[in-house]
Amino acid sequence: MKKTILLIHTGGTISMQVNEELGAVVPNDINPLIVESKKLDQYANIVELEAFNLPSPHMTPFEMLKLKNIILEAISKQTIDGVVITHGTDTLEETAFFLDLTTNLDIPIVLTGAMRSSNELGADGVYNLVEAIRVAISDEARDKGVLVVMNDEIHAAANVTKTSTSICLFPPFESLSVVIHN
Ligand SMILES: NC(=O)C[C@H](N)C(=O)O
Repeated sequence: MKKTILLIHTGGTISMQVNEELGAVVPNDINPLIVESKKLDQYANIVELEAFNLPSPHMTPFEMLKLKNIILEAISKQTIDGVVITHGTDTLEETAFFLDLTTNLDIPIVLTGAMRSSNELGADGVYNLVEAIRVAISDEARDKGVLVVMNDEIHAAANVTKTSTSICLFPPFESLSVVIHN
């Protein structure tokens, strides 16, 4: 039976597009991830909501607490087998660590992001999102605390830090595991 995943968007490059006129990566009226999320139906029943559309340096403890409350409220109302949160990478580790410390759930909570926005060559957002969903539906991801999934790697929130603005690698800590492709 298909699992049900709560998918929460918060903003960041993964939810943005390059605006040629401005020469900048900016949010649009419609989050490009929401347009793409039909692709996720093959993996899970998706309950999708947009909590914010913020560049992640604008995430404060206020938004983090709100995110936690959104998760707790959703799981009190319906069966949710896992949670995936899309987030800007600059402060993804802070939100992941906050949720790790303040939620005590056995279902997977997985954060993901992107280094290239949705209309850039080599955009990695949808790829990372699919991987995050695949991890969130996995029984092996239960009871592991909050996880960060990007670039085929699965990291524990407690041990992850962004060390590069170009490719977003998460050394020096080894990843917990990797996502395998069939
Ligand atoms: N790759 C990213 O998402 C970086 C972006 N500045 C953010 O954190 O919102």
